[in-house]
Amino acid sequence: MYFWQFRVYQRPLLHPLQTHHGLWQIREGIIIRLEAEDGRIGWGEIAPLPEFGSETLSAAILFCQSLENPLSINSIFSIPEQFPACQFAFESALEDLSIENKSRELEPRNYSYLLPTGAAVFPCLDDILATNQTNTYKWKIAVNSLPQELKLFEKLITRLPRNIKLRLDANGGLSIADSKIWLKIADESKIIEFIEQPLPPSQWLEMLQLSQDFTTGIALDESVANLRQIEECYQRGWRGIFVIKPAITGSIQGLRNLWKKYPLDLVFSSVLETNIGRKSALRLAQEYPKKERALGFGVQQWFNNSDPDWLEKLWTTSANN
Ligand SMILES: O=C(O)CCC(=O)C1=CC=C[C@@H](O)[C@@H]1C(=O)O
Ligand SMILES: [Mg+2]
Repeated sequence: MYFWQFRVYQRPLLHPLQTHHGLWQIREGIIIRLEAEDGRIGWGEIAPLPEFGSETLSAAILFCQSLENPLSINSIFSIPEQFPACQFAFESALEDLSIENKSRELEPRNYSYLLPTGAAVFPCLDDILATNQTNTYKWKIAVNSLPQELKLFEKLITRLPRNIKLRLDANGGLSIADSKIWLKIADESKIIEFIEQPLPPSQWLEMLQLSQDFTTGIALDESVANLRQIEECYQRGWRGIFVIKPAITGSIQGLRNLWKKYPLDLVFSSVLETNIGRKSALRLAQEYPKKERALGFGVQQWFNNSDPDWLEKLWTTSANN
C-alpha cells in the first residue's frame, strides 16, 4: 500500500505559446508523491491538456480528492481511461519508486526545438541556431493567414542551414485547400520532416487521403491523444506518424503494449510538463526501440528553470491533502 499526497502548481511560460488552439500563458498541473511502506518515494505529474481531450485540471483535482489513501497497486491500475493524465502520473510514480537511474536528459541533438510562432522567430533565430546542437526544429502554423505564413516560411527557410529538418504543426487549423498548398511546398522544399495535424480530428479520412497524395509525412497529434484513438487510427489504416504525448496518453503500460502490438511510427512529444513528468515521459521514450525521430522535448526554453528548489517550495508552502 502507498500513502500519497498531491499539490497543485502553476508555472508561467516565459513567453506565451501561440498556436491554433490560442495563447498558452500558464502551465498548470498536479504533482503527486507516493510513499511505499519501506519509505521509498516516487514522484508523478498530472499535466492535463483538455484541448487534446484529456481531463481538465479541475476534474483531476476532484479525482485526486476522491481517490483512496493509501493506494494499492490494483487501484492505480484501475484508474478510469477518462483520466489519462492521472493514469500516467500514478503509474509513473509507481515506476519511479523502483527506478534506480532517476532518468537523465539526452543530448540536445536528440530533441526537436520548438521555435517561437510566426515572425517572433526571427529576432532570436541566429542565437537559437548558434546555441542548439539539434538539426530538428518545430514551427507552429495556422495562426496567421496563409499568405502571411507562406511569406514568413520563405524567409525562415532562407535563414536555416540546409541540413535542418523542420516540423510544421497546424494543430488542426488548416483547411483542406491550405493543407494541399503547404504539402506541395513541403514536397518541393525537402526541408519539412512532417506536417503535424493539418486538419481537425473530425477530418481523419481527408488526412488519410492527403497522406496518400503527397510525399511529405503527415503526423497525427490531436487525433491520437490517447490509447483508444491510437489503436483505432491504426486499425482504420493510418500508417503515418503518431505524435505521442505520454503525459496525456494514459496508462504507461498500455502504451508499451500498443507499440509492441503494432509497428507504430512514433514521435514522442512534451505537454510542457515539469521535470517530474518530463523524466517519466523521456524514460518511456528511451524504451521505445526506434530512435530515428527527434523527441519533441526541446521545450525547456519556454520556462524559467532556474529554481532547483521549486518542488520543495511547492511541498512546504501549499497543502492540497
Ligand atoms: O512536440 C513538440 O515538439 C513540442 C510540444 C508541442 O509542440 C506541443 C505541446 C503541447 C501542446 C501543443 O501546443 C503542441 C503540439 O501540438 O504538439
Ligand atoms: Mg502538435
